[in-house]
Amino acid sequence: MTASLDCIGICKSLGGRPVLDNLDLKIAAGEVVSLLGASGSGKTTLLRIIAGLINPDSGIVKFDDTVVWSRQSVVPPERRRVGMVFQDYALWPHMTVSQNLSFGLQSQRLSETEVAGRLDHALEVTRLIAYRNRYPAELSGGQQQRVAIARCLAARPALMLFDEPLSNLDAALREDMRVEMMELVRREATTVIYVTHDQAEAMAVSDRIAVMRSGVIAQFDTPQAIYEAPADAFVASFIGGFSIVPGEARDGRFKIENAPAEALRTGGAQSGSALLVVRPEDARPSDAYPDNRLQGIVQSSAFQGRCWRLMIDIGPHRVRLDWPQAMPTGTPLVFSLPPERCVVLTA
Ligand SMILES: Nc1ncnc2c1ncn2[C@@H]1O[C@H](COP(=O)(O)OP(=O)(O)OP(=O)(O)O)[C@@H](O)[C@H]1O
Repeated sequence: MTASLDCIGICKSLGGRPVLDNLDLKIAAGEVVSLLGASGSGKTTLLRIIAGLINPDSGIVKFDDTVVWSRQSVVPPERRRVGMVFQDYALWPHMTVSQNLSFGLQSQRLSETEVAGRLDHALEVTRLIAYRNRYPAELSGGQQQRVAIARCLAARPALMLFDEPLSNLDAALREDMRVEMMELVRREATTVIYVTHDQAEAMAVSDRIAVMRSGVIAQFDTPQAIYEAPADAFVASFIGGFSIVPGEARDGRFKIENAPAEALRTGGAQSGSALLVVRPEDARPSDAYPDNRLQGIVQSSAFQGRCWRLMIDIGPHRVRLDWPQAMPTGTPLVFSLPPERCVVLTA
């Protein structure tokens, strides 16, 4: 009953400005995919188009082999079997938990036994049986969010759409809820599209991440693949606190622009103007790779628990490093980088 999704050539302008620009996105049944992007990149607009809440200007949206939107044929939102969980949970305040769940099922013309069975199952898996007669105002934020998920599960949707579902929860609760929520949706094996602007959240929940930039998908791959090989500087700047340093690449070496450093050995074979991606955790002591060293001036040290996050200046460029100890501001630091970890991107 869960469906695959195929968005083909989706265009949408709002207020006279293109918001989605010939966007393609293909998701397998049962896959969990995050739409990750800065504010205004078009994530919510795409989600609303998939749900049928707004129409694209052109393109095709398919659930499995069924066209749910094209210029020729439109399946209305209530017949798309899409469940949505929003950041404000959107619960009915005057209805109890059970009523919130069963309200949506009434339009599906199910038998009373079927409704009762689905209600019990959804309340059980979300551990809400004890709260079934409470009103939303009598629940914590985390419990309200579980109700929103339970309501979604009870409807047995073909697709579940999450729009920043955790952003109203405090940091400590957010991680617990994230784990719990994904256990639930994984158990139901539903296709999930999860909108977030938090890269750590996208990495944690997704089979694949679609990184969005100004209405197009800049990269669509597994979290590991995006982390190891960001497609371009935009994606790299969005992921993992990477530093991006301009310079010149030649014969597997990279010379940082306007910096006194020696050329680094790198993994790539590009030539010409390029960008070096430095992942903070790749910094090693200077003797680990003695022929692949950089020197910078420490600008700050911030305690991160397992290490210190140093900001260092290499010529005019600032780089973030994870380091085992704090370093005094203004002192030089020599460190080395494993050559195969030095990702070079076309400028
Ligand atoms: N009804 C509208 N009229 C005009 N412009 C709109 C309308 N709705 C959205 N936009 C614009 O479309 C662009 C994309 O908005 P969208 O909400 O899809 O982005 P988003 O990636 O979800 O951002 P956020 O993370 O802030 O929710 C934004 O620049 C927004 O200002």
